[in-house]
Amino acid sequence: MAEKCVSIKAASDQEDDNIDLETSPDMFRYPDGSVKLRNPHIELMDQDILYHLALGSGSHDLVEMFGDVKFVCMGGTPKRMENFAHYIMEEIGYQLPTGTALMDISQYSYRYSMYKVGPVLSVSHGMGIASIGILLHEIIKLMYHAKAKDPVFIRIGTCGGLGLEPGTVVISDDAVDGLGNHFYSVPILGKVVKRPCKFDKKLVRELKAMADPEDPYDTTVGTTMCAEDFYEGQGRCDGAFCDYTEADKMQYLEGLIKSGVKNIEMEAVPFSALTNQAGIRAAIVCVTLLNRIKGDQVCSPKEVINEYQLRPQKLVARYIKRHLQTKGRLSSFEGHGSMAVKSPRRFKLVQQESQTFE
Ligand SMILES: O=P(O)(O)O[C@H]1O[C@H](CO)[C@@H](O)[C@H]1O
Ligand SMILES: O=c1cc[nH]c(=O)[nH]1
Repeated sequence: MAEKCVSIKAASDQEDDNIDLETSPDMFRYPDGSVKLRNPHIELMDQDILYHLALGSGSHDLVEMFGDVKFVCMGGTPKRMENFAHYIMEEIGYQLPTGTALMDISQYSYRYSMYKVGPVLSVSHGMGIASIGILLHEIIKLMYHAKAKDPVFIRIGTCGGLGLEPGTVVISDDAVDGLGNHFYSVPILGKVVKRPCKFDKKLVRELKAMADPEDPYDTTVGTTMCAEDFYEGQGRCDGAFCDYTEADKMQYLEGLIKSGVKNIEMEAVPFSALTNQAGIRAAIVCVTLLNRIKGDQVCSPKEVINEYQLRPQKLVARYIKRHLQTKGRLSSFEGHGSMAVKSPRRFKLVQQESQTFE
C-alpha cells in the first residue's frame, strides 16, 4: 500500500543556481550566439567523437554540415522524427537536389536517428531519462562544434493527460520528477548534483500563440511530471507489479492535478535541465494519448494515435514557419542536401546524394 502522496514542492524552495540565459547570457553564448560549452576539457581534445550519433569533430566537417541549424526537434521514435522531417520539408518548402532523398545521418550508430532539413534537425531520443540524457550531451556538443547560432530545442512527444480529453496538446512550462522536485538529480563522482529544470518562458508563449482556435482540440500550458518508468512510476495498475490500490493511484493523480500537473511523460526533467545548463532555449510540446483519470491502458486505435502525434508537429511547424517568415528565409531553401565529410576514417561517408527516389 502506498503510504503517502508526493506533493509538488515550490520551485523557490529548491536548490537553484539562479544562473540562466536571461540573467547571465555571456556564460552560455559567444557574442555571435554560438553555444559555449561549460566543459574546459573538450577544447583540449584532438577530436571529439559523438559516438551515439556516428559523427566526430575530426572525421566530419560539422560546421559545414550543421552550422545553419536553428531548430533541433526531438521525439522518442525514429519513425516519428523521419515523418516530421518529411512534414517540415513540405511546410517550409525545402527542396532537396534532384535525385536525392532524406537519409538518416546517424544510421550507423544504430542508436538514434537524425534527419536534417535546412535549418531543422529532427532527431529521435529513445525512451526515458538515460536515453535522452546521452543524446542531449552529444547534440549540445554537436551545436558547439558546428558553431550553430542560437539553436532552439523542442521535444515533440506523447504523454498521459491528467483530466484532459485525449488528443489535447500540452506545452510544458515547468517539469517535476516523481518526488515533486523541480531539478534533475544526477549522481556525479559519488555525489548528487541538482540541476534546475527551466523552460524558456518566451518560447512557451510563442508556441501557445501558434494554437489555432479552429483546431479541433485544445492546446494548454502546464507542469509536466517526468517519470522514471511507464508503469509503477506513473501510478499505473497494469504493470507486471503493483503494490498499491486503485484508490491510492487516484489519490496520487488527483494530488498531481491539484498542484498544476497536466501531463506525465519520461524526459521533461533532463530535457529542461540540460538545455538550461547549456543556455539553450527549449520547450516541450506533447499530445495526451489518454486521460489517466479514466484508465491506464493506451487503447485508442493506431490511426487515432497517429493522428494525435501529428498535433504537436503541426504546432511546432507553425512556429518554425513563422520564425523563418519573420527572418525572410521561407522558400529560400534549395540544394542543401549534401553532407561534407573531412575523412571517412572512422565513420561511413554521410551524404544525402546517393539515394534516389523510387
Ligand atoms: O512519445 P515519446 O515522445 O517517445 O515519449 C513518451 O512515450 C514513451 C513511453 O511510451 C516515453 O518516452 C514518454 O516520454
Ligand atoms: O501515459 C503515457 C503515455 C505516453 N507516454 C507516457 O510516458 N505515459
